[in-house]
Amino acid sequence: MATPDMLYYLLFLLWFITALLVHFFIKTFLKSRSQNSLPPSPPAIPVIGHLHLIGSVLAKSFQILANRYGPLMQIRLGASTCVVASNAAVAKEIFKNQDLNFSSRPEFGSSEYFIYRGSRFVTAQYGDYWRFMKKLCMTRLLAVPQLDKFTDIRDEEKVKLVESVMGCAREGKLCDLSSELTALTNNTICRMSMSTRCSGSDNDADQIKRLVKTCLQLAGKLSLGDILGPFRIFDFSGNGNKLVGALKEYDRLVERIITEHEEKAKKGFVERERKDLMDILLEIYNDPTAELKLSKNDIKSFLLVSSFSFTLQNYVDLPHSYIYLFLQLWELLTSTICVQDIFFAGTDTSSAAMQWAMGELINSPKAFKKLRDEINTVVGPDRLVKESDVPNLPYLRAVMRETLRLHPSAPLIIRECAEDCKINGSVIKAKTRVLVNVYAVMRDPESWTNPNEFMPERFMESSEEKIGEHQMEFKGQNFRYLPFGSGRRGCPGASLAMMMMHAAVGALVQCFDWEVKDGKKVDLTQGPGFAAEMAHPPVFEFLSYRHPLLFCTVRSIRIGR
Ligand code: HEM
Repeated sequence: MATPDMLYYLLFLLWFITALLVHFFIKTFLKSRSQNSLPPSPPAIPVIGHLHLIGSVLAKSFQILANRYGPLMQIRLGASTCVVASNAAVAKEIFKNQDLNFSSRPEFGSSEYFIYRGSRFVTAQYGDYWRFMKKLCMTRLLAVPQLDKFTDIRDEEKVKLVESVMGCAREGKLCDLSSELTALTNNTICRMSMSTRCSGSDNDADQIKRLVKTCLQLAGKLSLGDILGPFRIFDFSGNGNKLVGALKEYDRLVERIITEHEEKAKKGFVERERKDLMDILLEIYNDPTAELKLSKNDIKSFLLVSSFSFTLQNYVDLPHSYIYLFLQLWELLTSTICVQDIFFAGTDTSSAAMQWAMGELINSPKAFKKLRDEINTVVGPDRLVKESDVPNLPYLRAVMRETLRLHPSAPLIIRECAEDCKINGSVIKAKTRVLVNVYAVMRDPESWTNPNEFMPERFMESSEEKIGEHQMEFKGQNFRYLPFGSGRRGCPGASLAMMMMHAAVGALVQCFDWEVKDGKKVDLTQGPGFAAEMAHPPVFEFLSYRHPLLFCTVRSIRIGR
């Protein structure tokens, strides 16, 4: 027979078990409720997450998944997750309504080898340093009055581009348009920032360019090590040390260029009207009343960022294989290397856009002829198109806008959420990485008629679509058109990029006839990864050569390298 004591213990046990079960059920219920409010996500496979659903072009793969899972979805690779936004309404929520909350970019884990740690503008957290640098960009370094002082540099580099293409004709050499356009943007930005060219002479900038490329290749190889997790600290391959070595060499070189600039300034040789970006940055470095004390590392890092841009293809020495794609996706989700600094800014962005513009124009003879006719009418046959002609060339402007819509140079814009918030009915947790897929936004059939077709006319005032270029300026306030991002972190180099691109594409259309062998088309397949490069940039040969300056016929003989 049970004693009162036993009964008491039995009752206590019963109460304890019931309390445990109730606690467990409430927790599970609450967890499932909060899980339910996370953004929808495709079914994942253990360990790899969603890797099996991703094709070679990341932005396109995310676009296809978004068609199924909605404009805000969660993607996972291993233990890392990110949220992908894919339409104008969600982009507006991130870039405008909750701009402050999304004004940082993720921190970069394996940057222990980056000697300018803490001096990176493009990836800086939203705060005093970033605000100061951004203000500097917008009011001085990349402001239109400063850019206007260097119109002659951009003009000279455009003439050199035309001469170089013409040189290929004279010497019967093949013309690799992609290299020509990269040289144009590298040289232009290098001269504007440090008064030195990157190619065509054996000066420092050529060496800097080589060093930056080496650094990026080593950083790419290091990301392989990141997959080893904590074991990467052993740096088995020695790439970490090699990277530090290359960065130190870059540092010595730029230090010398800085010293030369300082000596010139001391002797009073710097013309007031001809200060390059380095002169301006040094002036602020020496200014005791400046809002924020700039360090020399800030200057070196900023110039590294804005002078050179290499996409992943350039720095990772790996074939376009699944491993390569895996690495890219890994980097995207874990941000293990400092590629975003360089990826977003600088030169390759503009040169890629010009290549796409030429590819689209060559494949669309009607658009090409319309642009040539416009230039002939406004500029005439005796001189090259120049920047001051651009306000009178609406079709040229429409061509570049349409090119950036179809082929944004930065198709996935990376931000980070500062505090828990709600978007599109879903909870986004603090520190979540958010990718705005502007490739998908700018090809959304809800926003654009025939979204995959190259139709520059849609940007003309007379267009039936009634878009009008005035509604599509580059401040990112029209959330279906975001080639330069939007909000506080929007691209500060948009004006410079447009100045370079309009004049160069205009000159290439004005001076040369381009055609593809056997009446074929330029292959407009997009390259793998999250870069926006062509998979097979065309190389051209010359058919005929008539005029010393204007009019050559150029034909693509090789589609791809
Ligand atoms: C076709 C050419 C270009 C395109 C399509 C482009 C696009 C972009 C995009 C999408 C972003 C991210 C914006 C965001 O988060 O909302 C960005 C950021 C940036 N771009 Fe550009 N860009 C181009 C050219 C340039 C040039 C020529 C420079 C300067 C020399 C430049 C400097 C920067 C910098 C410094 C940032 C980082 C801004 C920040 O984090 O606050 N870009 N760019």
